[in-house]
Amino acid sequence: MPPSDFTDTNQNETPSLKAAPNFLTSPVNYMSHHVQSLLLKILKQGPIPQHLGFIMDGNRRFARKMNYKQVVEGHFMGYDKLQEVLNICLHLGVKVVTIYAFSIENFKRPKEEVDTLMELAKTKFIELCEKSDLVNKYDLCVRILGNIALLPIDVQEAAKKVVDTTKHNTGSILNICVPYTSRDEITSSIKSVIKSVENGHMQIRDINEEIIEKCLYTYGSPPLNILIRTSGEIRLSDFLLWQIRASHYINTKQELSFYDKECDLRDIDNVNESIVNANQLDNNSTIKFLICLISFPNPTMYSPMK
Ligand SMILES: CC(C)=CCC/C(C)=C/CC/C(C)=C/COP(=O)(O)OP(=O)(O)O
Repeated sequence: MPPSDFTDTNQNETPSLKAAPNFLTSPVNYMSHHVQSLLLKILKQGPIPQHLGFIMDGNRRFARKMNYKQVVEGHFMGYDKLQEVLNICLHLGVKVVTIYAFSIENFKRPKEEVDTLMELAKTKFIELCEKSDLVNKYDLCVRILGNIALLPIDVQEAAKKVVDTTKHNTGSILNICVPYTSRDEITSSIKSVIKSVENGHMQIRDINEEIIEKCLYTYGSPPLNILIRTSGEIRLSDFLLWQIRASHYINTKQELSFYDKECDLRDIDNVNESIVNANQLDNNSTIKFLICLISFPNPTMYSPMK
């Protein structure tokens, strides 16, 4: 197994290697683990964002491009990649990671895909409760943000279980947004505020941005520093619209454009170029560099569409 600072939850295998043989069979992959370790050491010297948001996109396009039998396989690979990315973020000292796992709009997708995603969510919630290296290693507190009542009952129960099991953990926080949209979050916040007024706990004149923010699902997390979207799309897709006020927005495809030739032929010269750039890191480039880094060994988060 190639040496790496970032072993996945299963110590005995490298899921990314197994999952994407077409991309990761060459000696470049072996090198990539060395390079990744080196880059992480460099990154650790620089400013580390407190709160990162991820819009995980491009899973189905990736599955189609790879000619997988079913598009949902792209989602499975997406989850594997997510674990790797989380490992890297938490290792670097990022305090909160918020991921867009399922939009309320996603319920309009074909039933079979929705059912598979719900089953995946349930399985992963239970895994996070029971045998998660990620939770143990980083004393991770998992929060489920969104309109939980829209989830099937068994998924709601699994969500509640993972929240209850990890709620006293004081390390980092993982916010999993499922099923979520910003408009729904803001609507729910406004309803809570109105309820407080109706109950006589507050006057209309007391309502301000701070009060509305206190009723958002993300309350308690530090300001969002960076929102990252994979796959090349630049839309926000109704994610963290309130919270993004002062954030940087990163589109991984743009940041990784130097990989655009052929994903499976990422040559090491390009990586060297990145290391050189890392010598002149400022806040912003550290962050962009982080994105390049985390997308490096496994293509799922960076779905290589043209
Ligand atoms: C713990 C937990 C809840 C995990 C969630 C698992 C997971 C990988 C969710 C992502 C689902 C999703 C709608 C991705 C977007 O890609 P897309 O389907 O929109 O891809 P496309 O843009 O290529 O169509």
